[in-house]
Amino acid sequence: MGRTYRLRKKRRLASPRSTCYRIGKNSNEIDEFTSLSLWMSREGWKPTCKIVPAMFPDTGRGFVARKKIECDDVIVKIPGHLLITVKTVSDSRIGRLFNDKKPFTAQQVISAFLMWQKHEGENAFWYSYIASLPNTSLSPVNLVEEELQLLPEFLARPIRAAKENITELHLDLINSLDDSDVCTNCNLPFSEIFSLDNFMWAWSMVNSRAVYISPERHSDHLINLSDENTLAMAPYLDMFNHSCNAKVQAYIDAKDDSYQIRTCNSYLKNQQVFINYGSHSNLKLFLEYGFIIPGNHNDGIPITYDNIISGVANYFPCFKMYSDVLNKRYKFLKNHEMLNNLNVHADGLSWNTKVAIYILTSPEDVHPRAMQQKVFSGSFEARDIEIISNVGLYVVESKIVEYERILQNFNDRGEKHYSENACLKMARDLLKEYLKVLDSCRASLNL
Ligand SMILES: C[S@@+](CC[C@H](N)C(=O)[O-])C[C@H]1O[C@@H](n2cnc3c(N)ncnc32)[C@H](O)[C@@H]1O
Repeated sequence: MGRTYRLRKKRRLASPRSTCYRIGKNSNEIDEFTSLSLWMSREGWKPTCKIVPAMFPDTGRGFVARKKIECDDVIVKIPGHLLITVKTVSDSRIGRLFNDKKPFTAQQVISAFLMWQKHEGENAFWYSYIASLPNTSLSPVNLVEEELQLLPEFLARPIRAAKENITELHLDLINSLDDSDVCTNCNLPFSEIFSLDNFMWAWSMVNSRAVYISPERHSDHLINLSDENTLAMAPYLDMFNHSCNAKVQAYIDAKDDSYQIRTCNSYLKNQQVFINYGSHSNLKLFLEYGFIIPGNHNDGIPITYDNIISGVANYFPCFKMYSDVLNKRYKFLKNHEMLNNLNVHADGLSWNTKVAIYILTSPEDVHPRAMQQKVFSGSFEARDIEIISNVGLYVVESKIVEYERILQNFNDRGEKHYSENACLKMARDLLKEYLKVLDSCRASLNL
C-alpha cells in the first residue's frame, strides 16, 4: 500500500455506504426536493456534483453521493440572489415593517420574512424553498416547563434562557407593528401572521440552518440592525447534515457572488456527504440544533475548582483547605486565567485541569516562578504526573457518581415522557454520552 493511497484513504470520511432511501423514489411521497431544484434551476442554479437527498436512519434527511466525490470538489454553489439575507427582507414588500425603524436582530428580521413567505403560500417567490423546510424541529426550546423540570439543571437553565430570549424577541417584533400593518393580499394583520408559534418555528429554522456571511456582503439595506449582518438562509445547501470529521471550505466567490462549499474529504458512491457546522460539543449541538453525535471528540465535561480541591484533599489527608498558601495559589491560577476550561475529555484531563492540580499540590516551599516555569514549559516530572493522575482519577470518579445519579433521577422521573418525546430522549442520550466520556477518561488515567 503506497503513501498516496494511505493519504487518500485517510481523507475519505469514514461514513458507511448508506442504507438510506432516496427521497422522491416512493410513489406516494411529495417530492419537495424536485420542485426546489426545478425552481432553483429556473433561477440560474446548477448542481456542481452528483448528490441527491435521501433519508438516513441515524441522521435523517441529508445528501447521498451518486458518484464518487473527490477531495477539493465543490459540493454546492448557490447564486447570491438565492440567499435570503437582511437585504432580501429590506428590498421585499415587507421591508417597510423594518426599514428605518428601531433596531432589530438579523435573526428577528429573517424569521419574520420566513413567516411571511409561509403565509403567502404558493404566491410566494420562495414557496419551493419554504416547502422544503421541516414543519417541526427537535430544538429543546420546544420543551414545555413541565418537561424542562425533568431535565438536570445544567441543561434546563440554558434552554429556559433561550426560550425567554425568543419570547422577548417575538414581543419586540409584535410591538413594532401598528394596526395598519396587514397582508396586502388577504388583509390578515401581521400580528397574527407573526404568532408566537410561527415565530418559534421560523427562529428554529434560522438557528439551525443559516450560514455565516461576512457583514460587508449584502450590506446595502435600510434595516437598522442591533447585531452584525452575518446570517443567510441558503436553499438546498441547508440540507447537508453535520459530521465532526468533515472538513470543508465555505466562501463567497466574488467573481459571481455565489456561496460555495468545497469538500476536503472524498466520498464513495452511496456514502452520505457531510459538511461541518463548527467544532461543537454535544451540549452546543443539542441546544442549538437539536441533535447529538455519538462519540463526539469535542465533548468536555466541566469540573469546578471545588471538585479539584476535594480531589487534592482526598489525596493529601493533611491538606489545609483555608491556608494562606492555598489562597495565594488560587490567586495565581486566577490571574493566569488557568481556572477557565477545567474539563474532562475522553482522552484525559484538560491542560488547565492538570495545571490546577499541579499548582495546588506543589509543596509550600516551591517558588511561584519555578511553578510558572514548569507550567509554561510543560515539563512535568514523573512524580508530578503521578499526583495529577491520582487526584484526577478521584475527580473523574466523583463526576461518574454525580452523573449516574443525574441519569438515574432523570430515568425515574422521565421514563414515560422520553418514550414519546424525541427531544427528552436526546437529553437522556446526552447524559449517557457524558458517562462514556468520563469512563474513557478514567481508563486513560488508570493506564
Ligand atoms: C442544516 S439542517 C440539515 C438538513 C436537515 N437534516 C433537513 O432535513 O433539512 C440541520 C438539522 O439537520 C439535523 N442534523 C444535521 N446533522 C445531523 C447529524 N449528524 N445527526 C442528526 N441530525 C442531524 C438536525 O435536525 C439539524 O437541526
